[in-house]
Amino acid sequence: MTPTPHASPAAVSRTRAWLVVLLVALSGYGNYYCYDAIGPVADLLQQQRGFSDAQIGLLNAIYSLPNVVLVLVGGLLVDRFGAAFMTLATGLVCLAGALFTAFSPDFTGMALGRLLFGIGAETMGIASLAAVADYFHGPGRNVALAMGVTLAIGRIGSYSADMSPTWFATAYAQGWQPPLVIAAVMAVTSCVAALVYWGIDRGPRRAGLLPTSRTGEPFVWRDLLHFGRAYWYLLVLCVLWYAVILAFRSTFSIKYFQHVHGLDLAEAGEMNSYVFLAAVFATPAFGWLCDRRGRYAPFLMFGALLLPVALAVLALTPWSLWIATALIGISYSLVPAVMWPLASRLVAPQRLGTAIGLMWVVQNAGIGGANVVAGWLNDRAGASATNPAGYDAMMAFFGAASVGGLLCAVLLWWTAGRRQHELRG
Ligand SMILES: NCCCC[C@H](N)C(=O)NCC(=O)O
Repeated sequence: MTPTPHASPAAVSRTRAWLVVLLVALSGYGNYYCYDAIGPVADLLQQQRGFSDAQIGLLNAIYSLPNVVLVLVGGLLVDRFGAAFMTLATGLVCLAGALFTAFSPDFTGMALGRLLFGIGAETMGIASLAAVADYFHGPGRNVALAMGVTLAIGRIGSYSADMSPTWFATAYAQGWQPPLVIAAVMAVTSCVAALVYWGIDRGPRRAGLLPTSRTGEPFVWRDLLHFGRAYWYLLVLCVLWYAVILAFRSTFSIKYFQHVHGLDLAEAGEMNSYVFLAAVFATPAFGWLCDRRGRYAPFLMFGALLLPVALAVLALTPWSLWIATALIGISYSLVPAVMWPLASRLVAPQRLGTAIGLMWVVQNAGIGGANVVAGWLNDRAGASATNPAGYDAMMAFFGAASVGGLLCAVLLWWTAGRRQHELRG
């Protein structure tokens, strides 16, 4: 994703650049809201439509499964057609998916809606990063802060979805459908923000101040051989950590809090939401801290450690849910804040696109797989409010995967993350 040589975003005013960040982040808000809209209605879908846990898991798994291939295609399309056009195009695909999900009469239609939504949403994620890079590349443009802010506003979308049972109690009282219609309205907001961004991007782009096309390194399989061992540890950590955090926090945790810890829907959603709320502030703050200290791997290791500890606290102790929520909140803020800057330090700049594309491909396979496996384990054990022990197998599965992630973080630190390595550049 190399900009054309004459492009100079420094000539674009900071106000316009931050306006673009705000608009791209607003698109991300709707995107993350829709992604997280299934968890709060999971129990209602079971009660009112008779969905099994495997079906609930599939509604989120099917978001990830096409992206095992398509996220690479999406990256190429962003390079070919530009970030602004692709943010708008993928926003419309997401909206179509959200409408299908909300209005389909049966499970198959809903699943198709989630499939469509996933196809748009992950490519929108790449377009957002590319948009920020367009306006903030170059010295003194605070690209990391701008990306942190974009991610943080996306987290507010996740927080809002979890808070929706409290904020939109009347909609929830009417059943599973009105909350999903609200999610579709959020997708409309995404499209409006994307449209405004596309409009204000045209001036500077036509004036040659921004990349008109990206020369983009083609995906060459041979490139993968050049990635060092540390990159592969980071990739496996990315897969395992995101698989656990997203399959648990975005699909099953609300139901788990209801059935195992006796919370009602609003309380469970609220408890889950604090993880996302913490991340809104802590993700940019942790990124700033790591940059300032020039250390990444030790922070990553600490973030990866907190996830299995939190799951053990949840599954094995009668301690307050606040403790596990705080631990997951720190992990959810720290790991993404460090992972992406660290990736950029582990691979050559001209291979970063390939490196992150590959991470997202395998990550999507992991997230999809984890949703399917967790749902299957719950169904097999008959997990429910009357059989809370039925969730034990799911928690053991998530615990084992998160310990695997921690192991990779330790190996990463051992391979390339100690002070003498990290202080090099
Ligand atoms: N919208 C939830 C899924 C995001 C997956 C995406 N590939 C990713 O890793 N985004 C970065 C993040 O931390 O959200």
